[in-house]
Amino acid sequence: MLELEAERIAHGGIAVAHHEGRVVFVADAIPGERVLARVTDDGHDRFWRADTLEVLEASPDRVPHVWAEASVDRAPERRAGGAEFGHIAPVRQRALKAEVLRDALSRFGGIEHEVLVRAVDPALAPGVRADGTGWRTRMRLHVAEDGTVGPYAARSHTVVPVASVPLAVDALAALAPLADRFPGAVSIDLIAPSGDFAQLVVSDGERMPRGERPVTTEIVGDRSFSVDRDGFWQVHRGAAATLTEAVRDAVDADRFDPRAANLDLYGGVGLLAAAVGDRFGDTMRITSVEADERATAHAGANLADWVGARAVTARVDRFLVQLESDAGAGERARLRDATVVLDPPRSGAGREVVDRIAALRPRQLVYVACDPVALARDVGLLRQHGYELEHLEAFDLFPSTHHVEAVARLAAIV
Ligand SMILES: C[S@@+](CC[C@H](N)C(=O)[O-])C[C@H]1O[C@@H](n2cnc3c(N)ncnc32)[C@H](O)[C@@H]1O
Repeated sequence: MLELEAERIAHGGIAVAHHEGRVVFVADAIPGERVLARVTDDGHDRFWRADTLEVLEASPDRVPHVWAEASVDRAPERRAGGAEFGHIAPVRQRALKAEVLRDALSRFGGIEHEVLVRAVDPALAPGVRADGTGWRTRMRLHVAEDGTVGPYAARSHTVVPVASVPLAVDALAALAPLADRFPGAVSIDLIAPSGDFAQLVVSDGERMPRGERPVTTEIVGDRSFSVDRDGFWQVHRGAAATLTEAVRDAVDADRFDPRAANLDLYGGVGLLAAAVGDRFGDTMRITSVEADERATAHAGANLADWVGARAVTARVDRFLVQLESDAGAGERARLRDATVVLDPPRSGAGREVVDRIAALRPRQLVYVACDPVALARDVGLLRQHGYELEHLEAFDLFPSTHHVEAVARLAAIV
C-alpha cells in the first residue's frame, strides 16, 4: 500500500505519481490529490502501476461518479470500466484532455500549440446531458460464463454486473437487459441509430455472413447515411454533426480546388466526404477510400449527390502505392492541388501512409484523430515533409472517459 500524490494525467487517462524516484501510474486519481493506492504491477524497473483505494485529500474537481458501479468506493476489481473520468467535473475532464493533447504535440510532434477541448454543442446532441452521461449510441456489454451481462471491469476482462449504463443514450439505457441472463452468448451490442429504432443484438461470437448484415440509417443535418448495424459509426449522439462542422470549417477554402483529386481516406460510409461536399458543391471531385467493402458500398450510395464522388474498397497504404504508380502527369498535378481528409483508426496513419501522402504533395490535409499520441507522431512526421500544423480543434466526443477527438489542418509550406 502506498500514499501517492497524483501529479498529472498521462496518455491513457491514468495519473502519474512518484514513489522513491520511481514513476507510479495510478488509476482513478485526479492531479493534485493524495490517495492511498495498492500496487497492481511492480514488474517493471522504471514504473509501477497502482489502483486508488481511498482518496485522502480530494481535488475540488472530484464529483460523485456518474456511474455508481465505477466509483472508487468499490473494490478496484469490481469497478465498471469505460468511464475512467466519471468522477471528475466535466470542465476539468476537458482541461486534462487538453493537457494530454498539448503535451503529446510537444513531445511527439515537436510543436507548442495551445489546445482547447470543447464540449459538444447541445444543439447537435439532443438528449445528451452536460454531466457526461446519455451520449453513447453504441455500447457493447459482455456475457460471463454463467450468463450474467455487464461491462468489463476496468483494465480486465471480468464481467461486472451493473444496475444501469448511464453513459448510454436513454433509449439504450432502457433497453439494456442488465438483470437477464444469456447463457451461451458472448456479447450484447446496443445500438441507437439517429434514424432508426434502438436495437439489441445478442452475439454468440460468430460474425454474421456479409450479405445478411442488417443496415440502419443515421441522420446528420438534412442528410441520411446508410450504415451496417455492426459497421463503424461515430459513437456520441452529436459526434457526426460535430465532426461534419469541424471538418467543413477546417478546410482552407483558398486552398480547396473542387476539380482536384481530393481524397477522404479511411472514409467509412462517406460522412466526411459529404461534409466537404456540402461546403464546396455538387461538382466537387473526391475519392473515399475504405478497407471494409460493405462500408464502401454504402459510401457509394451515400455520396450519390456528387457526380465526382467515388468510393473505393482498399487499404489506404495499398491504395496510395497504386495511385503513385498509376497516376500520369495530369493526375499528379490534380493530386498536388488536392485536399486530403484522413480519419484513421486509433493507431493513426503511421509512417508509411504519411510518407506516401506527403510524396503526392497535396496542398492541405485535414486529419481527424481519436488518439493524441498517434496524431502528434503523424504531425511530427508530416512536419519533416514540409507540412505545418495551421489549425487544431478538439472535442469532448467521449465524456466521462479519457478519450478526445481532434481535427487538425496541415498545409504544405515548402
Ligand atoms: C475512425 S473510422 C472513420 C470513418 C469515417 N471517416 C467516419 O467518420 O464515419 C476509421 C475507418 O477506417 C477503416 N480502416 C481501418 N484501417 C484501414 C486501412 N488500413 N485502410 C482503409 N480503411 C481502414 C475502418 O474500417 C473505419 O471505417
